[in-house]
Amino acid sequence: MIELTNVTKSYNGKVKAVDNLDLIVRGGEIFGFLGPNGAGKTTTIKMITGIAKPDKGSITINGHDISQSPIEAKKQFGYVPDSPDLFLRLKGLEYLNFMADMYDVPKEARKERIDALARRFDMSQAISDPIQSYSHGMRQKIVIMGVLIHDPAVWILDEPLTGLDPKSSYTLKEMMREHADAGKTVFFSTHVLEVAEKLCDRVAIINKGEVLFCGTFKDMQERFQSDLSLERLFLELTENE
Ligand SMILES: Nc1ncnc2c1ncn2[C@@H]1O[C@H](COP(=O)(O)OP(=O)(O)OP(=O)(O)O)[C@@H](O)[C@H]1O
Repeated sequence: MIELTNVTKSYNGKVKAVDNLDLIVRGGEIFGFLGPNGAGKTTTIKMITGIAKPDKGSITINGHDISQSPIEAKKQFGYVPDSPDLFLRLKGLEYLNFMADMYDVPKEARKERIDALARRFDMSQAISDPIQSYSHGMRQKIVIMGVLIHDPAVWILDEPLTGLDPKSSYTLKEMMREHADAGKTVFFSTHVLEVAEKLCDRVAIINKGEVLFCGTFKDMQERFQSDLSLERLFLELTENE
């Protein structure tokens, strides 16, 4: 579970990127975080993961406060950032072992996990090559594999499907569903509204740092008394601001 209470963040004391945000993401759900460019999604994700500090408010992950107990909070989640260009000089396997070392994954479990993840993402051959030689999609996959290697309870994914081919995208969506169905938490941001409509149990729509709507797609249609698609409702909500 991820809980944000009254979270506010400005840059340079001017732009309010996130304004008094309250959000609860529960175990057992896939939660989509939607909003136009510059809405405040990445800033929110950076605060949840402890990369950026809120000016105000509190954030807990499975009950651990990211400011007060950062190590305990960070053990709870795996984070896929929006850019996969990390550790380019390492080979895929070296990166996976590095991530497994960081999270104290025992030797036996790590081998099994690496084999299973490499098979699922079609990366069994590529993990012997340097990440530098990978395509954007392959870099995205190795970052996802590195994050999943410690089997975190909470997944936080910033635009995770960008650059993935249809098979890998299908695999990741399937894994997100399995993770949520096991009672764990999946929080991800996306611009692809069709994906959100099909995949998410609940969504939040954010614009100019404020949540405009939070709930199921059905709640949204009821609230706006409309049978419009998520895409049309999203455009109406964010354009009327
Ligand atoms: N490091 C920064 N310094 C100054 N302003 C920033 C910084 N990062 C973000 N902002 C501003 O904060 C606001 C929110 O940006 P953020 O990156 O969180 O949006 P986003 O919803 O993730 O956008 P996108 O969908 O385009 O990735 C924007 O007005 C942006 O210009």
